[in-house]
Amino acid sequence: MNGDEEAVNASLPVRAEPVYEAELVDDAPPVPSFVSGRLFWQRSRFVPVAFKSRQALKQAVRDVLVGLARSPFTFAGAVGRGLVVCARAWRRWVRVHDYREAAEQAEKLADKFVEIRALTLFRWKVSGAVAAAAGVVLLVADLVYGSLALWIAGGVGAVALAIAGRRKDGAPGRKAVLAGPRTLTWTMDPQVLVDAFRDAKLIGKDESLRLVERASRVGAGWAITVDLPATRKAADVIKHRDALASALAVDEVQLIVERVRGRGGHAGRVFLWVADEDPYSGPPRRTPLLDVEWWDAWQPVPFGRDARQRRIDLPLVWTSLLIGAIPRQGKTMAARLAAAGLVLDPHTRLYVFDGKGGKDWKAVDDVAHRFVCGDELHHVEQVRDYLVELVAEVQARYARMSALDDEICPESKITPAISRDAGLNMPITAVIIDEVQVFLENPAKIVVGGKKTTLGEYIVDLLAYLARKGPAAGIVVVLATQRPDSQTIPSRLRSVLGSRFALRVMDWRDSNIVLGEQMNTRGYDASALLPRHKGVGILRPDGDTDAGADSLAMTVWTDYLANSEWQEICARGRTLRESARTLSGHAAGDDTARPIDSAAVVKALGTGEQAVDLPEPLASVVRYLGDEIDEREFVPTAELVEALEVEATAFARQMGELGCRPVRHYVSADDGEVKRVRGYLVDQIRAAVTEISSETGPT
Ligand SMILES: Nc1ncnc2c1ncn2[C@@H]1O[C@H](COP(=O)(O)OP(=O)(O)OP(=O)(O)O)[C@@H](O)[C@H]1O
Repeated sequence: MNGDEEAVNASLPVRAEPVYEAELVDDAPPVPSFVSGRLFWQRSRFVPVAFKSRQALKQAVRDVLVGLARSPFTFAGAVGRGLVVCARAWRRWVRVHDYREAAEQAEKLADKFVEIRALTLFRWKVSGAVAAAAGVVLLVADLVYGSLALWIAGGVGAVALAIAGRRKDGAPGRKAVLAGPRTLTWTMDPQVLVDAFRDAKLIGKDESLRLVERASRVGAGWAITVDLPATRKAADVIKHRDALASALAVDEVQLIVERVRGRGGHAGRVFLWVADEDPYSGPPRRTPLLDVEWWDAWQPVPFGRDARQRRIDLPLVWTSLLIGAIPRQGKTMAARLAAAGLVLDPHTRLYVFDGKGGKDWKAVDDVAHRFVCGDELHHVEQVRDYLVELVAEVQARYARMSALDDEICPESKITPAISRDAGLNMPITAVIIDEVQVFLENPAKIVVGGKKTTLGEYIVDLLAYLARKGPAAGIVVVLATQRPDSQTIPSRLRSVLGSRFALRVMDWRDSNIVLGEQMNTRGYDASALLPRHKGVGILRPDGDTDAGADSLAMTVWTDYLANSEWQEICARGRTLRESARTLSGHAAGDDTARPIDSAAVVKALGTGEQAVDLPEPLASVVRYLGDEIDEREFVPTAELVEALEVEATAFARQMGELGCRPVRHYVSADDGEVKRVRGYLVDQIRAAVTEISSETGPT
């Protein structure tokens, strides 16, 4: 994934050693005296931060000038507030508010009524007398000294009111610690950051941070790199990003926390970037694909930008992509961006299936080898037939690749040269399915290889095969769904989809379904994205690709591709295919599926291992555990009760009846503390599943 070079360079950490406690890292050798004088000046606690660098001074002068220009308005506002404050205070006083309230609380208001009334009358009289006296004094002063006296009195009164109405600490809320360029607080002392980390409980009271890189402007925000104390992990800062955002008094969308990896990085080094404002507001950006004649599908496809405006490209070959979101968040847009790169490569073959049946994908009609648009039974059957065709194609490709000599095909994997060789007929082939749940949930009963199943289940098996075995043979699977739940996208399909992109979803469970188990506890929860952030999602690139090597996940705002632009790209894709003579299938007017050896396909899928109908709540537990059923040793009861939303006692009884008895087990909590909690041994859950399966057999 290629970032914007300039931004990347600006964010690279500087040398790390030696590092001094709570000071800027500076590993320069002994310096001449005039330089060390400057260093002393910069480090001295007695010199205001604004005088420590030219940049700071310039900013401070700019802030003072802005403050002066605004002062008449600030003063008028303060006088207005002062008037309100004084009027309220006088009203409370004249009505004997405090006494009245105390009497009310003691339920003695009736007893004290006469007394309160007398006091109120007295205070009204005092008020009247003071007002009259003030009036007389002003009149006399006017007569003796002229209107100047009135001006002076008015001025003093206004200043007094402005003081009463000034904004007091805390009234406008906490101020951002690393704030935008117009405030003076940006010239912060490193101690402010240390305090924020302490407040967020990311470091202890006696621990400190080491600043590897001084705070500097990067894009529209402030960047800083810090080293945590040796006992702390950068991953925990990412996990508790919202606590740090609160301590820094900024919205969490404005705070980007990344680990610094590779050379110059380590598990305790954190890069922070605080945006001046919501980085996902403003007009969307058009995709650079509109400016290119064609695209090489082997290159990562331009997908969007991160908060720091760095380009994020998405590798598609040798991986697959799952996109999940609630409706209207930009799923189709994301899928179309991925597709656009492939459309613009004339040596790519496209299978496009749209379960929504609208206009979104209509334009691809002109380039797709197979195209199905709709959610009727015959559409679903067509999708099944084309997927069966592809599974057979994958098998045939493996057979053909093993027959190729080592020079052309060194490791039973497709190469750019193989994919573009018309004679070998193994182009990169993308299966793009929007609203995939329409096909995966189809309940029509069918028999495959002598076993009863549903059309939806069969399509799951076909897609799981393609996502598992297809990438090395040049198959790219892109699935988009508005129902990212474990029933719709079963774990056997999910677990083989390499890259994930989650736009806003309903809750953390759905987010984990798209991004992977436990991703919310690692600080990546797509349910926390804002509804107004259309096209913004969390991208978890395939760990096997370059893009996934450095970061686990990142927030990306996808590029924008209007319908007319999408049509333009598809039209260009057709022209490119016509000149390369690669137009085929549907786009060339041929929709007939190739004859397939369905027995070989069934064998490849291994449909003999069909799932059995497990009784509840075991079925839900197995669904919840997903692939973790093979990885985890123990699952706490509390976790299951919360995730499955069941009643604890009934759940324990039903699990007991199915042969799963709770035990006490040691687990380490998020804060590292080891606790003994009740729960189930996953071994026992697996044993119960095996036993029930052997009793009932596949359905
Ligand atoms: N990157 C983006 N920047 C700005 N707006 C976007 C972006 N992506 C999508 N949108 C807007 O979000 C809205 C929904 O987009 P889209 O149709 O792709 O969503 P969807 O999730 O596929 O919706 P549905 O579930 O109805 O199919 C559209 O109005 C689109 O203009």
